[in-house]
Amino acid sequence: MVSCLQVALRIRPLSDTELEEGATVIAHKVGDQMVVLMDPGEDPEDTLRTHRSREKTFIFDTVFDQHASQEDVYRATTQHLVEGVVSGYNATVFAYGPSGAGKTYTMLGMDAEPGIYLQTLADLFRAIEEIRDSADCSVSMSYLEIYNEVIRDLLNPSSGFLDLREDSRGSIQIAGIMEVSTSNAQEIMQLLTKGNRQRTQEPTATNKTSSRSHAVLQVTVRQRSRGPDLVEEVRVGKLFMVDLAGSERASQTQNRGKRMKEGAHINRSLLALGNCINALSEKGGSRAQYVNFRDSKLTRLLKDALGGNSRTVMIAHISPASTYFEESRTTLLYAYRAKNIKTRVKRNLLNVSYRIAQYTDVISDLRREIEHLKSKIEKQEGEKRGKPSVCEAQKRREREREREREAETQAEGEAGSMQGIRAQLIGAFKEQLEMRRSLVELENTNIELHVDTSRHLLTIADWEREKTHQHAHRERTSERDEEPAEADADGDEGESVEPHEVALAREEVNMLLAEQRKTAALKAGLEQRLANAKKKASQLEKLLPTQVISEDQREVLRLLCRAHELEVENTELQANNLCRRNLMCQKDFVIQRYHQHRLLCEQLIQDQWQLIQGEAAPSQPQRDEALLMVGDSPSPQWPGGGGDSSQPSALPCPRAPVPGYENLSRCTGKRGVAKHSVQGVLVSVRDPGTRTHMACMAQTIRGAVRVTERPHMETPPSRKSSFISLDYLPSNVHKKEDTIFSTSRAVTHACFPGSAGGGIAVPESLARRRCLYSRELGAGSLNRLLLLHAVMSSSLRVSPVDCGTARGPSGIPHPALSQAPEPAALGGQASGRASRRFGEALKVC
Ligand SMILES: Nc1ncnc2c1ncn2[C@@H]1O[C@H](COP(=O)(O)OP(=O)(O)OP(=O)(O)O)[C@@H](O)[C@H]1O
Repeated sequence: MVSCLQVALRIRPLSDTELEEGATVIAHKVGDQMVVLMDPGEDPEDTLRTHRSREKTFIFDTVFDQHASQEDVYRATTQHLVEGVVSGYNATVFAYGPSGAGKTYTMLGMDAEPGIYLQTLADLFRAIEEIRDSADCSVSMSYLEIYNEVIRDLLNPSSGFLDLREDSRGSIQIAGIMEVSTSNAQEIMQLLTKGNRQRTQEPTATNKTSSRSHAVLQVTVRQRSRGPDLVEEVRVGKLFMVDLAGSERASQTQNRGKRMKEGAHINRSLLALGNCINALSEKGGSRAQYVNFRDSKLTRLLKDALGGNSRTVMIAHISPASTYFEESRTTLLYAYRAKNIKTRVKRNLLNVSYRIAQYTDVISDLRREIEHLKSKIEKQEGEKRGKPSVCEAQKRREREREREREAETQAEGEAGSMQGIRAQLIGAFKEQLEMRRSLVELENTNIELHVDTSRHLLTIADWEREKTHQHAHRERTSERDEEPAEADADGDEGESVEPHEVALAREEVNMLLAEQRKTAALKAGLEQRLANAKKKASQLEKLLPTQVISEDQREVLRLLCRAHELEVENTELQANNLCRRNLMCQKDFVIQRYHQHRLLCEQLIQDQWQLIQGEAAPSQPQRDEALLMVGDSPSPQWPGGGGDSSQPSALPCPRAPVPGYENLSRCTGKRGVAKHSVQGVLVSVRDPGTRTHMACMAQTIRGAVRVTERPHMETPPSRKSSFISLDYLPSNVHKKEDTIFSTSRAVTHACFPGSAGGGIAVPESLARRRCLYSRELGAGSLNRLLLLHAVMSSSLRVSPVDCGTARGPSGIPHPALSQAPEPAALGGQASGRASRRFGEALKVC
């Protein structure tokens, strides 16, 4: 079931201090859901309020003002969660706001006015009482604080710092926390008040008893149904109630020293919480974001509450005072953002009969194993003895009894050492188990570090793409406006400044890489220790058979070993499971990254086109259209074309349709006629099926191609001598390679006319590759694209050489190419820029 995060706002009454300071009320509740925050800096004379620029209106699910009682707040925000928790759903309520805004008051309250904690628990016990006949329920609770990124048990402060762990089902557990089972709300209130006294509280500039930590009260309800059949259902509902530390920014307080450090930690966790809220609120939008819960203990603990399986309520708190304007504004924005979060809630149901069946399987496996071992031992002993006679049997029994007596006396002496070995063995297994767990944690961290790195690389890739886009746009604009290109070419004038977040992302990537190296080193060390521990355990195991004195003890030890082995296997399975889940998450990222790269590459290809052509590249349909139009008349749309006779052109075209040339336009539409009739090139296209011929003009590349005599060619007799016909060979004709070569080179050359007096000589091989790869673009073949970029960039770089040494089919230097201006003069700067960009793109990739 998809559920939205419910966001309520509570405005507390003005405090005495605020009144003394002469603060005015600037936060007003309007109706049940709206709050208006006035700007205290506004001109009081401006009665018409024409400058209301900073007055803000926010809508929430519920808004409470100073008149709302504790019960009102509880009823509207939390009461509806109780039933769900009893039925096995998770729920979370958290109080958010700056220091002194009333969070603890709402959550814990006073003896006379108990807050949400107590009211919720009282309702929970009531609900459980109602279903007592049909189900067995138990309630347990724990209360902890997160202070400076360290977890402490508030009900058992002597337990030291606690660790967060993820269980096999992916839910977060706090190792070693004290769980109190009780069904008495009053008792709970006493525990909480006592626990709250253990909470780190200090006076700050804004609150005399400011809580400097995040306090989390976790209540777990386990319900076992008593159905008519033997299949038992266990529902486990968890309720988190969180009183967050003050959300004010360190810069907004006058806190220094220790308070500053605390502030940094609080800010870190609240920032992480804010990041999660941002990412989650954008989820399902146009771009699904990665949500990093690992940034702080708080977000790890609230992972389910925010992003997963929980109904969640956020109660934002503000002061109505004018002196709190900035804090209130940021709190309202934060809370407003959280409204978009959606969570998927599912019931936590365990089918006990299934679990029992699983355990039974394991137990019978173990029993089978024991039987097998026993029979093996008996068999071996039987074989050793052979078949004894009655007398021998008598003697043997006596010997055995004697041996047993000896063994017993020996046993007493050896019992100590035996116990020692056993203890060592158990210790070795435990050690192994711990190490395996740590390895799993490390692997988990490692994968998440990779995911984080991917996230930052995405930010960088985004920016690179944006930059490429901006470059292309600038070049187009400058070429259109015929501005001198120096500014762009030699410097990075106009180069977009890298945004702060991209610089941060680069820093983060470096940090994360260092962290990855550190984790890898730790892992290697741990693996080494694990190998040593395994060796030690196997040596101890070898010692055992010589030391054991009775079969029973041997069995017990074997069983113990087997149980530990099974536990180890179980841990390995959990680890694999965890890795698989993390990999799935990472794969999502990789896909996103490839998508980004593909966009970047496409952008680069387009950019290359524009650089090569010297103008905005027409899209494929436009290009085809342009090619077809060539047959009609020289098109002014085609760059370098003869629209304006005063413009020097590498490939001059007829200014007006040549008599007889009009026919070509009709030909172009016919079946089997190729679209290579580019402007300025006289191409004769012979379609083997129709024997239709088509021609267009190519004066400047005369000599570059073979002139073929076509007596039946429909070319105007008067201009015949200046026309060259090029055979276009359909794909099924493989001979006449000379003709293909010259045709394609000429066509290629003509296809890419430069903007000033000549074309960039694009090697035909490049043109062919480009066609090949652009066909594959649709398939998103990234590797090929990268290869293409490398090819294109290197081709552009070598083009001057190519140009000078380009030879026609006869080995004679290609006149058109050798006459064409040096690409360095035409497109050198452009290709230089292109190469730079390829460099950048490849760096990113
Ligand atoms: N709705 C309210 N009605 C009456 N008094 C309130 C209300 N909200 C808060 N107060 C009072 O305001 C003061 C500060 O409240 P509280 O300690 O709950 O703030 P907080 O947000 O938890 O601060 P911090 O983050 O510093 O712990 C307390 O004296 C409290 O009694």
